[in-house]
Amino acid sequence: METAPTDRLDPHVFVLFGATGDLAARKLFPGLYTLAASGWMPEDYRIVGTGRHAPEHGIEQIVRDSLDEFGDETDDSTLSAFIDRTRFVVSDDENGDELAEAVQEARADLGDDAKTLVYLSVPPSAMQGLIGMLGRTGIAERARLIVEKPFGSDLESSRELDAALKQVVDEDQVFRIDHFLGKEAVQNILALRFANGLLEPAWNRHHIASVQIDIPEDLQMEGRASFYESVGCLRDMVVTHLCQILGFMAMEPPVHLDALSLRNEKAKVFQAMQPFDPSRVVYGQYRGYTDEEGVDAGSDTETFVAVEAFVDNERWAGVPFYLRTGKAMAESRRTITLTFHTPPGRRFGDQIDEPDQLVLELTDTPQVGIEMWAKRPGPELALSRSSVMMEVPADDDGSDALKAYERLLLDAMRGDQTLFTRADEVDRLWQIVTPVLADPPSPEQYEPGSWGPHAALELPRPFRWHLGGADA
Ligand SMILES: NC(=O)C1=CN([C@@H]2O[C@H](COP(=O)(O)OP(=O)(O)OC[C@H]3O[C@@H](n4cnc5c(N)ncnc54)[C@H](OP(=O)(O)O)[C@@H]3O)[C@@H](O)[C@H]2O)C=CC1
Ligand SMILES: O=C1O[C@H](COP(=O)(O)O)[C@@H](O)[C@H](O)[C@H]1O
Repeated sequence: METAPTDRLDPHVFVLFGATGDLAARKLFPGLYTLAASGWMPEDYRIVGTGRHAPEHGIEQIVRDSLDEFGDETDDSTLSAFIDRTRFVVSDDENGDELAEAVQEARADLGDDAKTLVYLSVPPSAMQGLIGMLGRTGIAERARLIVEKPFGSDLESSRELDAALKQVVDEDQVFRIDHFLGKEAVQNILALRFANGLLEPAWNRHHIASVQIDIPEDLQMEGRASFYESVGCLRDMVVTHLCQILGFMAMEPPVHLDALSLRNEKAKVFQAMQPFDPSRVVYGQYRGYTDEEGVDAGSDTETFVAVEAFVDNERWAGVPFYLRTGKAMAESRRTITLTFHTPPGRRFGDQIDEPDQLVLELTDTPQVGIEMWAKRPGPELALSRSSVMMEVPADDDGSDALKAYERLLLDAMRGDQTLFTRADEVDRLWQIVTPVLADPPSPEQYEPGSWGPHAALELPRPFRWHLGGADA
């Protein structure tokens, strides 16, 4: 990251829908504050929080609570300047006049160069109505719109949402956010693959037998159960974050690392992906999920998904991609494992009982590991399993890295869509999951703290999940 912002951004009015919600508290207020505190915000800005219900104790309390609970340390003068620039206005999809006035006032305060960045941090069901209101009131005019995931809840509703967006803005004003793309470790996939001569020659079906993208989470609902009930794990995580990571793993080298080239290559991967086969998808629900507040006793919402995917192109034909994610699992990890073919011949007899693996840990400081065979010291040519794990970059403490939402908020202010998803990608991903939405497997129960249902452990046979030890 550059150390000091040299090209200051134009003044910005942030219009934050869902300002009283969970995401705003966890990520958006802390993210905006960090950008302000580290000098990445424009010289001047205003934040207009909005929603159907004014916060009981005012927006200042929302901001303070958010930073206390989820932010880094704050500095009194920066915080009071941040709060002074923040206000709340009630609005809904029918009534946006007061909000439009507040945005106009803020823009007038900031001068002719002022830009408007609207963040729609609301459930999918609320999006379309609010977009219509933004169009009618003129707020959307020349504004950029950050749209939270999931984009719709199936192919039809995502197309409707896209049509509603296109009625009020152009594609270059739309920033569909998938915060995993803002993570350093996910962007590091591009660096590993395309900045090194070492890995890319082996990055194909001739050398790689299978790929796993495994994102177990140990957390449960944390007060989000009623939202989760309407979404489920496939929509919340698979069609979004896991598929986006698959896109980075599977894409051809882009000519440039800009929005057009990168998103073109990612879109081609999704075009080549086969629709998921419901018989190769496992749904799970952790025992106790139906006791969560806001969950129906008979709910069959999946809190776990494992799926086998194929990318039918020159590079990947026949290589299974196993995706797995779920709540209340044994650990929280973000691990990608590439399993290599075992060399032919039996020169080492039965000693080679596991293939070589390249393991990418998408931790805040990314790690790359190799598990392979080496000679066991001694008089025989016997093998022993060796592994090495390195942090990348090894000598960087990561202190000037931006967190995912900070990075993406900054990119949106700069108008850079590289790490945001495009309408055609989203459309294709909904096509890919449609067979599963039409014919969903019934969720098998699994114990909290486990690696998911038994059928999911079996899914990758003859391979095994890299995570999960003996269970896998
Ligand atoms: N929370 C998280 O960790 C993450 C969330 N997201 C996404 O962010 C978006 C917001 O999620 P989150 O903050 O968790 O949700 P919450 O339920 O906590 O908050 C939703 C917010 O939207 C407002 N809202 C506006 N219209 C509606 C409506 N019709 N129905 C319900 N709420 C409405 C609510 O305020 P009011 O009732 O006053 O209108 C509330 O502030 C979702 O799209 C989610 O997928 C993405 C990644 C992570
Ligand atoms: O978008 C979401 O992501 C989080 C996981 O993100 P992380 O950055 O905290 O790893 C997930 O827990 C949540 O259900 C989902 O909506």
